[in-house]
Amino acid sequence: MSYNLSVGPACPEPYLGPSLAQVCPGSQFLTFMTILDTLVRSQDRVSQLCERVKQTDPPEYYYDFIVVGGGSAGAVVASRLSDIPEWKVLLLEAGPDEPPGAEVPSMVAMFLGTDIDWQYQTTNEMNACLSTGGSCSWPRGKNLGGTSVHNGMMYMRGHAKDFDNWAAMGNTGWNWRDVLQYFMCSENNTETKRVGRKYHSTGGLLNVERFPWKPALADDILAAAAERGYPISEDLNGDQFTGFTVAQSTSKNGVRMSSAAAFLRPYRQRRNLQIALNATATKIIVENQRAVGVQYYQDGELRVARAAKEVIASGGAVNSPQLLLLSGIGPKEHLRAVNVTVVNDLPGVGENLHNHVSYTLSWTINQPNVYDLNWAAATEYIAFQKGPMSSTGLAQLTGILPSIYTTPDHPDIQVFFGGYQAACATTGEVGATMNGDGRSISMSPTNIQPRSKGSLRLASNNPLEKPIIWANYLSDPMDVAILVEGIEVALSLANTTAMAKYNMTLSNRPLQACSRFPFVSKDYWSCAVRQDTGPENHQAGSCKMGPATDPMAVVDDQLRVHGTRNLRVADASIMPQVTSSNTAAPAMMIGERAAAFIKSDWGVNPTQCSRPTIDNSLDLLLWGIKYIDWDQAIW
Ligand SMILES: Cc1cc2nc3c(=O)[nH]c(=O)nc-3n(C[C@H](O)[C@H](O)[C@H](O)COP(=O)(O)OP(=O)(O)OC[C@H]3O[C@@H](n4cnc5c(N)ncnc54)[C@H](O)[C@@H]3O)c2cc1C
Repeated sequence: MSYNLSVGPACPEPYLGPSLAQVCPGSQFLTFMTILDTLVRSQDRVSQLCERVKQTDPPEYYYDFIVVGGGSAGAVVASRLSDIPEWKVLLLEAGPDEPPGAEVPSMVAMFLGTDIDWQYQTTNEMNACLSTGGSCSWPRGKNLGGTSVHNGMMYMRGHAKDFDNWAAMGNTGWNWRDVLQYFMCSENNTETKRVGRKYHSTGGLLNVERFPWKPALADDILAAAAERGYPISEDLNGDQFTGFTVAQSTSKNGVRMSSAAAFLRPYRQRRNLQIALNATATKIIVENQRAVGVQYYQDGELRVARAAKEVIASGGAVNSPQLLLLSGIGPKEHLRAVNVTVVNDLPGVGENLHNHVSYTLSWTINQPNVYDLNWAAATEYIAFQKGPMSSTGLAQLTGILPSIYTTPDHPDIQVFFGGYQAACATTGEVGATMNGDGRSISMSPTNIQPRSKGSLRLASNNPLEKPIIWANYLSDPMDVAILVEGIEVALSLANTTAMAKYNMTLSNRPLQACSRFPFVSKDYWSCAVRQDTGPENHQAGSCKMGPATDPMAVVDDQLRVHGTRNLRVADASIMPQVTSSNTAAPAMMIGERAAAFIKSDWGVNPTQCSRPTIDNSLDLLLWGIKYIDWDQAIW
């Protein structure tokens, strides 16, 4: 094992900001976090500065395909289309490449609120987010890799019934059996001995593993769940979807693996894959009901690129409908109201917008309130990519279970956990304390089968203005009832023999706005969830997939936009109903599917689920080493 703490980037790089010092709140973090950021940048196994893609600036004018958005889904689409050497692909990404600090798992979500977050807010919530004026935050990644650069890396696919339901809505080819092969196509699961091969595979571009470290308290929480009668599972993506687990993650040897790292970096040498950063698509150009190019804003000017074959919108559940609307594709009354010329009256664009919704309970426990990040943790991570920085702390735990409002075989509650995150520290001194209070941990029960649906509209025809987002959270009373059940589950976990040694004390204080109800009663929680709503980050549905007979469908089951040729949408927005767990792996699966549909439509055998294309002799050698399964001696 090598021990490399040398300072100084291995490869020349432009500054990839923000730094770790900038993402911790307040100047007291400056010195230690600045040194840490320098060390992270200097360790190529973490920062991967030598493997980064090179951007094309300025892009050319003619391409075969233009993919808008290099996020979870878009990076997959661009990667897979560029498998075909004769196809010239442009990937337009509104943000820059990902900062090295974001590759550190413990820094999860720390870069939200900076320039690489779209920083969306919902508005006009009448039934939720009331303590923040009817508005909740919707962070979204604005960088290559999209939200996969900021997410908790939890590798969850959703329940088989989620996909079977999509198929039952008229989407042929999207049932669980159909989509499973595309999940497996992406996957290089390094734990097939633990999770088996029935639902998992090796040899794909996306590494799936478990973080090398977890806090000891994680095992006590699993014991608490077992005490309450919930199954403890090795794999909630297998035969058993219900239960509690330490989830697998999209990371490699303790380093985050974003969609850009997985799907774009291996092909940085491809000349037919051009990537434009800081390039915001402002309009899809449609001529004679056919998408022919994209107008985009880059380096202070409006530019145009033409697509001889197709345009694929992969901007995510907020930006893809926004881009369609800006292009004149959407409900005609709304488009006219904001002075956008109607090119395709498609009423479903921006409708059916929905998201999981949660409520966070916090406790203090009788453990010292020390910074989890210190010099020992930093040294271990920079040298070996192990220890507290190689994980998300308690956030790697999750549980999925059914409320009384669903059938046991289609659970509607997911519990997320928080605490023990080695993110910010002032001195790096081992044992330095934050304050005299006890350490804090949290549980966030989440309704993963929301019924409430909102919508998205343009605020104006200015493409750089944020759209108006209305989540319409908790408008369906059943969404509140499910959430309250989840809260009771979380409270019951705290009240177990397994957790008794921590002397857990609930930190949530009675809310004035809910004082008419006894604290900790069901009625109280029904009120509290509307006040302190947890907005969650699994937005979906705003360019819904469905047959042409459904007037609110935006794309068909091959992800083609109804009524506009040569235009597809591929990201979380196409989900007719959000999957019932985290959404990054499903978004990547959608990207895989989109590329396969496109290849098939243009007369190419969609070979992406066989082994990746070998670009040169070095790749050939690496391919040979990588795809021998040494454990089982199977190629
Ligand atoms: C804090 C947080 C934690 C999460 N944790 C998890 C987790 O642990 N596991 C999990 O599975 N999911 C998690 N998620 C959710 C998951 O990451 C997202 O659902 C998923 O990444 C969405 O993928 P997407 O392709 O639809 O959009 P994105 O990944 O958001 O990609 C959209 C991309 O398009 C770009 N773009 C948008 N508009 C334009 C434009 N006009 N021009 C050019 N580019 C544009 C954006 O900048 C972005 O790069 C989390 C999300 C957040 C915010």
